[in-house]
Amino acid sequence: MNIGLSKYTYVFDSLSRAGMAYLNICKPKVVLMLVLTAWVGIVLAPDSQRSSWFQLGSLIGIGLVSAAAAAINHILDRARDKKMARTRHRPLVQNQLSVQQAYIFAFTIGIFGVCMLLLFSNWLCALLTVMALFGYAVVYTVFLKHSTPQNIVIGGLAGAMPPLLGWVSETQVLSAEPWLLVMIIFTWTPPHFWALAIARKNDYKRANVPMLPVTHGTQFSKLCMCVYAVLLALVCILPYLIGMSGVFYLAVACILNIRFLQKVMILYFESNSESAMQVFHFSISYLLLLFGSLFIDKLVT
Ligand code: HEM
Ligand SMILES: CC(C)=CCC/C(C)=C/CC/C(C)=C/COP(=O)(O)OP(=O)(O)O
Repeated sequence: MNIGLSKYTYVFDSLSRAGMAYLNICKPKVVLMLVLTAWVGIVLAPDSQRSSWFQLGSLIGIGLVSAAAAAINHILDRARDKKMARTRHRPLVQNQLSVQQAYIFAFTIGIFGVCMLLLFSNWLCALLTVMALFGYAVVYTVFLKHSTPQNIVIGGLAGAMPPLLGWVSETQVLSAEPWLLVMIIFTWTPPHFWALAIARKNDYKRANVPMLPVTHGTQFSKLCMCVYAVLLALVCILPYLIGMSGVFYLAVACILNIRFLQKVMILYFESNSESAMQVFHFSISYLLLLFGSLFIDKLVT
């Protein structure tokens, strides 16, 4: 009886460990945020006849392709991930999954995601989403990450695409307005990432990854973060100026940007890595609240 019970416990434990490993290679929290920004793209797009089911199908499609991109990043980066304290517990480094299992998983969810986009969105949305996958999983991970400290600036375009993907899934048109939302995430990415890279500089140095704080020093990276935070504050005003969003959005954006500028400036004059991590964590709340405010603004106006 006891042997039977422990066999079931063992099977259940193994299955849940494998399930967690598959989930973790998808970078679920990042993907959730990407899907949220795509949803804002859908909500802000001009009125269409599409039902909520089609919108949900499109969001699941974008989420699955993003998760596939994240899984491919885990596969291709596994040797480097082994050298860094932050990443050495990852499923492929710990042999919780084989490379073959991870590839099969990534391709299955990726192809399923594209099919959902073709079914619930349109071919242009599917094409742009595949381009974003390629931009992150191949161009950034394989080429840019080792070769230039501007890696995350250029590669950041892929992660900034979801609002445009959401908009195009509604309209089938590449109009100018959603590019403003892309520009917001694009200018947000450098301070988001360099804050973490400053705190984990030795990790990146050990793994030989030429992140800006490693190649150009901490103080210069902090200065660059300040420059991007100013640019970000300016870009955030644009949706209001072109009439895409209203006063509610503008007020929230101003408060968030003043706070972000304050934090990066404090970081500039401070030297402990704790404040760098605080900026990193704040950057995530910032994006969540900013896109949340775009969403609410559209609903109330
Ligand atoms: C090239 C662009 C980007 C780079 C290099 C980057 C880098 C990173 C890194 C290294 C982490 C830490 C992950 C960890 O703790 O293991 C992180 C966390 C995070 N990033 Fe980014 N990121 C980028 C773009 C984005 C975008 C576009 C979004 C969302 C729209 C995003 C949302 C998040 C979130 C929500 C987390 C927290 C994840 C967690 O707590 O597990 N990132 N990012
Ligand atoms: C289809 C689509 C929208 C694709 C975008 C996919 C995606 C998951 C973008 C997020 C960017 C990100 C988390 C970069 C960190 O990579 P890293 O390798 O520098 O970080 P790591 O060291 O934590 O792995």
